[in-house]
Amino acid sequence: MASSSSSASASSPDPLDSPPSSHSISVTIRFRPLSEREFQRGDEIAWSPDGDDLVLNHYNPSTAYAFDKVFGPHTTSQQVYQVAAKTVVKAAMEGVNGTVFAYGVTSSGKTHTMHGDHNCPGIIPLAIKDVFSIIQDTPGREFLLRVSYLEIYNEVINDLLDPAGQNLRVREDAQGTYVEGIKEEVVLSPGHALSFIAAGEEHRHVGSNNFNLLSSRSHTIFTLMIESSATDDEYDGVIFSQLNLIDLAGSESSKTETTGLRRKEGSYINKSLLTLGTVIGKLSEGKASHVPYRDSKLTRLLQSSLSGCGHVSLICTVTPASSNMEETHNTLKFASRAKHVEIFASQNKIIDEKSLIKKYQREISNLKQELDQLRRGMLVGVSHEEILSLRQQLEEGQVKMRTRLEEEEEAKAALMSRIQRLSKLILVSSKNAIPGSLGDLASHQRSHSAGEDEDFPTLDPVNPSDASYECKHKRSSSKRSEELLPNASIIAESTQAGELICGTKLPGCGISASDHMDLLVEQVKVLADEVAFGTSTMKRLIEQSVDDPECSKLQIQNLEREIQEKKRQMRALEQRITESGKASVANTSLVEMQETITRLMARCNEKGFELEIKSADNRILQEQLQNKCSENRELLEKVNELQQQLASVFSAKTVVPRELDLPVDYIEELEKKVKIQEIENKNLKQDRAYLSEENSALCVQNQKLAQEASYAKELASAAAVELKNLAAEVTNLSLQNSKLEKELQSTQGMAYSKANGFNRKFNDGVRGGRQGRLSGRVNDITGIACDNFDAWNLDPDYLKVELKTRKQREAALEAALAEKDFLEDEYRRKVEAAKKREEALENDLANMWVLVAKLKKDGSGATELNLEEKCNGVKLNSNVVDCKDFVVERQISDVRVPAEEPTREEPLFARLKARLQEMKEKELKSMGDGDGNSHVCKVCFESPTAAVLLPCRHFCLCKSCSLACSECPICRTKIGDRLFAFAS
Ligand SMILES: Nc1ncnc2c1ncn2[C@@H]1O[C@H](COP(=O)(O)OP(=O)(O)OP(=O)(O)O)[C@@H](O)[C@H]1O
Repeated sequence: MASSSSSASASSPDPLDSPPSSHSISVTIRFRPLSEREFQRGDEIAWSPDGDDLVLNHYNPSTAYAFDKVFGPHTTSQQVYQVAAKTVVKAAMEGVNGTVFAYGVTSSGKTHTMHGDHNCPGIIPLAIKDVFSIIQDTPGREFLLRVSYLEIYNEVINDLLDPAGQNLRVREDAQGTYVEGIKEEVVLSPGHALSFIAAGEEHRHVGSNNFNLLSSRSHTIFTLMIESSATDDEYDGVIFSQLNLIDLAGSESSKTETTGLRRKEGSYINKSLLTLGTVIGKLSEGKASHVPYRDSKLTRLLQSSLSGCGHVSLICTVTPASSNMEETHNTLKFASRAKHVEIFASQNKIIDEKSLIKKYQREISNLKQELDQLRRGMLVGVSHEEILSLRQQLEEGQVKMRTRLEEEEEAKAALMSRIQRLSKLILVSSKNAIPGSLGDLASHQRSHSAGEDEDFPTLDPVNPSDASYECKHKRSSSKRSEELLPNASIIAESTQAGELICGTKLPGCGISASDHMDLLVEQVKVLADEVAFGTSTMKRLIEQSVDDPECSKLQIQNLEREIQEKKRQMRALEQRITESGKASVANTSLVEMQETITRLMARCNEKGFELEIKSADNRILQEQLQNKCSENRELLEKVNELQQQLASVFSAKTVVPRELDLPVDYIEELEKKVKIQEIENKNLKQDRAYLSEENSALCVQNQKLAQEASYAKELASAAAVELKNLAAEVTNLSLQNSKLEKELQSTQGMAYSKANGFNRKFNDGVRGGRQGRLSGRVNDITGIACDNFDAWNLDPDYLKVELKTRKQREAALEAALAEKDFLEDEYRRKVEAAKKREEALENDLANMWVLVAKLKKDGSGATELNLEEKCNGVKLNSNVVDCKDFVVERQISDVRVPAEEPTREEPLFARLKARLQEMKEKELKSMGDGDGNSHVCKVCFESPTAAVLLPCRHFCLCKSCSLACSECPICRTKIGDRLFAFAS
């Protein structure tokens, strides 16, 4: 069976008491046969049912899906209805909301399943028929049915029952979502409901695509609103439920060839179905996550059904064709997901004030009371006094009385028709009707329900009046004609005139002869009006007879009979008027009599004239009808003829190719052309393959170039850093050098002055002989030779020793000087070498920029290096942290481009790459943990996209950690705010 849920609810004897039960959506699959198109294309069977509930893939037998039921290509819609929809409909009649919808790709058979055709009615007509059968089989309850029909076209909601209802809005209240301003029509019979669907289908958007000539371009939702309450005294409240019958538009794949408007429609359809898939997917997960109902109008309107209470039956339509294998697979996957959605079924109840059925019932009883009062007032107590006063007033003028009578008649007729209209809206089982009358009544109804499907059950509207069975009978019979012809009810109501004829009291029963005469005249008037109306209705029926000649003919005949009857009654009344006139002659004065006769004659003439006109009209209408009928016959003959022609043309077409006797040359030429075309096709295919290979090679090359460009970029940054360091080293060296030079100069100066001082002293000493001792101390800066001038005694030994020591000191100083010179030379060499290295690096850098620019120009666009920017000479990666102090002073314009051969770019690039690699390795080594994870940030242990070069020259932090750390995690050097960066 369809689903456990469905059977559960079906078996539940009294849903009123059953608590909401959780169950999954009923999911069934319906295969359609291979279409003519698929057959001719040589499609094979890719998917097929396997047993009752499995779908199997023929190409891959391990791929199979299980569902509640799988229908083969030869299953009828009636069988599908029995399994997939009947229980939902039954539950809806018991107050549980229900939704049945067909899902599938375009041309898979959704509309065939939901609507069907005359020979094979689909789920919607079958459900409607079932609803009325259920009402018939439920004697203890009365029902009020309303329908609405809408479409969602390009995400716009249109009312299919009301062309003015376009672009309607979805609203939400405590009971769920609803469409604001949608037209709801009360329905009285299956034919009545189907007539609304037929009218709605006229407005639905349909178009053709390469799969389906009549493809639905919109989702349609046909909703049946069911109100019911018990008819017996034990009133248990009103139950309200909704039955949604949905025909979705089909999803379209890339194979569906559409352009312009069709494509736009297709994209809206696909989008909403995708949202439906997402919603189903979310619901099937069973988690309390956000479900995007609001993403499309379809899911928004289905929100109550999918998320709340009620039965849901999903019928997925699929094609077995191999050309649609993937689309069918997608549908099966969707269906499989939907199977996991859990829903709850509980019965709805509404409070009395909101119930339309109760409102109608209250109104009927009020009107009944009013009518009773009016009747009593008209015919008994009040009327007697009024008639007396009228009699007095008659002398002043009969017009007033007639007007009053007319008003009262009108009021009564209006009340009667209103009661009838309202009663007709409430349906009860005809099994409630008076025993013995049912058969007659039903047969009578059937015989009068022109155009009605004989299979559909017929129901009694509630009979509000206490009128006789005949009255009831007449109203019932008129009801049917009203279903198709709303105005026809008025004709049926004309039987009220008949009632008046029966109910009119004769003179001598308290009413005067003239009153009686007036009443008779009024009745003639009413009958004349009815005849006029009948004639106009007949006119319209004749117009309609073009579409449905058989059915209209029957109605016209009935109507003609009724008109004749009315005329007969009119004649009878006129006869009675004449007789009454004669009878009253004795009692009236001659003048009065003459007046009355004149008046009556005038009226008779009027009526006669009217009658003549009507019968002339009638004759014309009959002629027109005959003309239309003969036209219709001719058209039918023409259609048959055309069909025959078409069949013969079609059969001829299939024979022609074999019988074609084309010239041999022509055939050869054609064959040649075909061969050439084939060769061309082959060549084109080869070219295409070659081009695609080339394309992929180019892509690879492009990728490589992009990688190289990024390497080059890295290299540029590394070289810039290196350059900076070298520059700093050179500056240090030059500083040291200048310091040393200064030191040397001062040492040399000192040694020179010392030597001069010593010579001077020595000469003075010799000149002074032994004359005295040098008492004063020479305050010399060196202090070497001025320790004690006592040593300058003219002791030759002392002098010799002194001289020797001085010489030794001098030699030591000279050695030191030589050493300084040597050191100086060494530093100079180093400076030279550094300068050379710097130069070489500059050259490398310049070449590299050229190379980078060239790479960018060549093509990939992958590098983000922008030479135009020239910001600080080097474009820094955006991941670089705090690089405000990192200034590479060289501008691109300053870069000297060495006039190297272009062929040298390759080795140069290789060299640079090698150096970059070397540097990276060096850096990794310098991190020193040796665990092979040195590129991982030492703080967060995640691979950084850009490592940060710290002042200590360690790459060990990622961007975010470098901002948070104050020291290098490897060597503990303070980071400060001078960070260098290097894109890893
Ligand atoms: N089960 C079936 N048996 C026989 N014919 C079928 C069946 N299902 C579909 N077809 C035929 O296939 C054709 C396409 O069906 P239908 O129009 O119902 O498809 P659809 O899914 O509603 O397409 P779209 O989404 O484009 O409106 C129709 O001619 C219909 O008669």
